Amino acid sequence: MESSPEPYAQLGHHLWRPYKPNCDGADDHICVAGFQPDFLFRDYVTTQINMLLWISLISVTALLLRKLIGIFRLWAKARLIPGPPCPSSFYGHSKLISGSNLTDILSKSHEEYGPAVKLWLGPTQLLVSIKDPELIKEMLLKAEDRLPLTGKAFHWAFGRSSLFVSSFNEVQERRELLATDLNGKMLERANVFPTKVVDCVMERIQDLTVEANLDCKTVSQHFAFTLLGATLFGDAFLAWSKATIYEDLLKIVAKDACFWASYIVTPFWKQGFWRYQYFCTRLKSLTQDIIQHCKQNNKLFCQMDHIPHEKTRNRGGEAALDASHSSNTVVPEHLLLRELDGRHDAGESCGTIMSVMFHGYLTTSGLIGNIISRLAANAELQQKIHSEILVARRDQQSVEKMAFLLATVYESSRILPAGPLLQRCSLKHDLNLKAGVTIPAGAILVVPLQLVQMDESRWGSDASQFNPCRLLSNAEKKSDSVHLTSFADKLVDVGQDSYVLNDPNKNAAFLPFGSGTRACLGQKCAVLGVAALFASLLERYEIRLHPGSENEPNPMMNNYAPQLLPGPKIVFVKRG
Ligand code: HEM
Repeated sequence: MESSPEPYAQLGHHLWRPYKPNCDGADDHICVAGFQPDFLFRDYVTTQINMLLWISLISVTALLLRKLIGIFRLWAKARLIPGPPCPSSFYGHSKLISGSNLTDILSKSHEEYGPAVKLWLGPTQLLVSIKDPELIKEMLLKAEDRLPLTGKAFHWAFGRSSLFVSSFNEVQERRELLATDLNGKMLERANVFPTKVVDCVMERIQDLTVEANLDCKTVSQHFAFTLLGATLFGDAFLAWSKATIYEDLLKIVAKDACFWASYIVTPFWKQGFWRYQYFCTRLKSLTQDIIQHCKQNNKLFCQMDHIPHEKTRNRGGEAALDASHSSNTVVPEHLLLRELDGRHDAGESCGTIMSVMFHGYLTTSGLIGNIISRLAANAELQQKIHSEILVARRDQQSVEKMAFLLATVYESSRILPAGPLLQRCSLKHDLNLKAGVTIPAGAILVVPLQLVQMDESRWGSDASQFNPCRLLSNAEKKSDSVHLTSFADKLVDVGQDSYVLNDPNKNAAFLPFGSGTRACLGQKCAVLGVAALFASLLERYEIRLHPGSENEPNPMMNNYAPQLLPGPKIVFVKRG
C-alpha cells in the first residue's frame, strides 16, 4: 500500500520538514542541502528578533525608569526650595506666567518666600529664581551652561560657531580669543572711532529728519550699529555701501529669532521660516562681504599672513597671549581674520562675528537709547557732562577720566538691563550653594535683573530712580558717597567739588553685564565706546525732547522679543 505523502510534501514546503538526525537514502540530500539549514536559519532569526525585542523592551523600560527616578529626585530635592503652591499639577505655573509679567510674579514670590524660590513650569520643568546678590555671584560662577533655547536661537540664525551656544565647553576657547581682541585693538578703537561714528550717524539722521521726527529707538540703533561696526571692522565699515541693508537684516532677525527657536523641531513646513532662513543667509553673505571689504581696505590685516596657524588653532587663547609676548611672532590681533583663518568653511566661520554683531547691536542700542532719553529729559545733567567734557578736552584727558559721563552710562545700564533675566541651567549635576541651598540637576536658573538692580536694600530708597550720583564719591573724602541728597542738589553739589567714580562692579547687585563664567566679554569695550560716543556727541550737540514728547515713556526693552520700544521723540541742536 502506498504510503500517504507527508503533509509538508503536499504543501511543497520542504522547509516544514522535521529534523531527522539519522535519515538516510533519498532523504539524505534534503537533510543536508535544504531542510536542516533553512530550519536552523529561521529558528536563528526568530531567536535573534526575540532577543532584540527583549533588549529594546528592557532598554526602554530602564530609560523610562531612569526618567521616572530623575523626576522623583527632582521633586524630592525641589521640595526643599520654597515657592508658591502650584495652581495645577500638570501645567504648574506656566499658564500663570504666560498670562503676565514673569518679573512681577517673581517679585511677589521673593517677597513671600525669600532669596531663592521655585516655580514649576510643568511636572518635569523646574525654574529656580535667585535674588540674593551673593548667592547669584556664586551660582553664576558655578553654573556654566546657558539655556538651550537661547543657544538654539543663535544656532539657527548664525550657525554652529555662534558664541552663545548652551555648552560652556564648546565656547571656552573662542571666549578667550575674543577677550584678547576686545581688550586689545578693539578697546583702542572704541576710544578713537566715536567722532567718526557721530559724523556718520548725524549725516544719516539729517536725511531721516526730513522725513519724520526721530524717536530714541531709531537714533540709538543707528549709533549702536555704526559704533559696533567701526569697532569690529575698522574704518572700512564707515564707508561700506551695504551697511543700511545689513542693519535692516539684523533688525528682522532680532525680531524673529526667539519665535522660530521656540519650535521643538525645525518648522520646515512653515513658509515664514524659510523667509527667515533667507534673511539669515543674506546676513551671512553680507558679513563675508564686509570681511572681504576690510581685508582689502585695512592695512591691519596684512599682518595676518604671518600667523602660526596651527599653533593658534590648537591652543586658542593661550597661543594668542603667548604670541603677544614674543618679539618674533606677529600678534594675531583680529578675531575676524582669525576666524576665517582657523576654519575651512568660511560661511560657518562668520557665525561668531554675526552673533557678536547681533548681541552687541541689541544691547548697545538699548543702553544708548536710555542715555539719550535721560539726557534729553534732564538739561542740568547734560550741562554738567558737557562741562566735564570741555575740561577733559582742555586737559587732553581720555573718557576714562570723565567720572560724570561714565556714571551716567553705568547708571543707565543699571536702570534698563538688556533683558529681564540672566539664565543658566545646571544640567547634569546638582548645584550646592554655600548658603545651604541645593539646586537639583535639570533645573532652569534665573536671576531677575530688575528686582536685583532696583533692590532698595542694596541701592538705597531711590533705587528705582535714575541717579548717576550714586556711583560718585568725593575725590578728597573717598568714602563720602554723593547719593545722600536729592538728584538736583547733588548736581549743584557735584559742580563745586571734584568727584571720582566708584567701580559699580564692586556692588554684587550690579549685573547688567552678567557675571561669572559666561559674563559679558564686551563690557569694557561697550562702556568706554558708548562714553566716548557721548563725549563726541555732547561736545557738538545738545539733545532735547521734541516739543510735545515730554510725557512719552523712556525707551524700554520688549520682554517678548529682544527689541527696544520706541521712546520719546528727540532733536539734536548744534552747539554754537
Ligand atoms: C551695553 C552693551 C552690552 C550689554 C548690556 C551686554 C550684556 C550681556 C549680558 C547680560 C550677557 C550674559 C551674561 C551672563 O549670562 O552672565 C552678555 C554676554 C556676552 N556679551 Fe554682552 N553686552 C553688551 C555688549 C557687548 C558687546 C559690545 C560685546 C562684544 C563686542 C559683547 C559680547 C558678549 C559675549 C561674548 C557674551 C558671552 C557669551 C557667552 O559666553 O554665553 N557684549 N552680555
